[in-house]
Amino acid sequence: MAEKLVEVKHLKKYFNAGKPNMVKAIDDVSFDIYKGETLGLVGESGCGKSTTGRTIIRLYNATGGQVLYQGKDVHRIKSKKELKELNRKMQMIFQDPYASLNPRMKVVDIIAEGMDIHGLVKNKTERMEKVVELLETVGLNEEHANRYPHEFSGGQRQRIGIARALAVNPEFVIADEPISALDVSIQAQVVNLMKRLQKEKGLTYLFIAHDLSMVKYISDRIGVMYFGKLVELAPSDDLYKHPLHPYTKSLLSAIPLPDPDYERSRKRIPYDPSVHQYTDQDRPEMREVAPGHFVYCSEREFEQYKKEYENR
Ligand SMILES: Nc1ncnc2c1ncn2[C@@H]1O[C@H](COP(=O)(O)OP(=O)(O)OP(=O)(O)O)[C@@H](O)[C@H]1O
Repeated sequence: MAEKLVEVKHLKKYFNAGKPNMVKAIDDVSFDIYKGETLGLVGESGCGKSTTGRTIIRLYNATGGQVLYQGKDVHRIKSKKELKELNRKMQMIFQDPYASLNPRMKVVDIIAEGMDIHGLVKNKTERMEKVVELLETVGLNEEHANRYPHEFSGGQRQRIGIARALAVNPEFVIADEPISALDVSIQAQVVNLMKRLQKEKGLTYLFIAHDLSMVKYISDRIGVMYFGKLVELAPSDDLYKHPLHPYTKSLLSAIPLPDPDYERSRKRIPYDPSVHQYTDQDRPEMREVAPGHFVYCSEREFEQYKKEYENR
């Protein structure tokens, strides 16, 4: 069994807790991320994906539950030194590389900022050497070091964002919709770059996306979120071939297909959340329908899903 790098246990994040406008952005979510894998996290806008990423990395405090990183409770670390080290090990890549890169800083300084903070370079020469190496790793070159973010295309800017994350030798990278703002032709390039870097550097990814079209190329397993809940979690292939939760089926039916004729004739399956109004007796929870394939369901639904899976 692969080693667990991240364990998310009954995590809750409520915004405006106790107020009338309270939002349960994460409502009792549990999952593990194994060392070296890519876990995809999908769901429509507002379902709590970004909040999950940000709470794992402690950009947000949790309302309840735990996040363990290599067995350590992330939200209970008190020592500044330990926290700084954790901030090095866990890096984030953002959706909009333009908004996340300081427009007044040169690329060299953007990339080297983390190395400076963590004391990873001895002098200016080594700093520049490392930056150039990183630029080359992500498919850019030395000439780009002294330019500003606005001089780059969206895809190039995302490469800079990736170089910045890699600069501090992280173990775990949370990529929050890293390709959503890019042209489709560029999306595949960035995904391929991320896959190559994962192999070379033994990285573990949490890859957040709002639809299921691109995540399948990078994810080993995929979790589907709906309104603050994780509703299905399965190996990618199994999720695409045999989705069980009605919301997952609906999301899959929304992926655009390359064949225009087929695309026109295909119907989007609507999702009706009212069929999942549970009472306490239903004891809804993540239940393992097939090895590694979990669905959020009641005991009664569990039996139905098992039958559906057996007859697949
Ligand atoms: N800082 C905040 N204060 C109050 N509510 C928030 C805050 N951040 C997020 N929310 C709310 O929490 C819920 C989940 O938001 P979140 O951004 O995690 O969803 P998401 O699935 O990542 O969506 P998107 O793809 O649009 O970023 C939404 O209802 C959102 O309005």
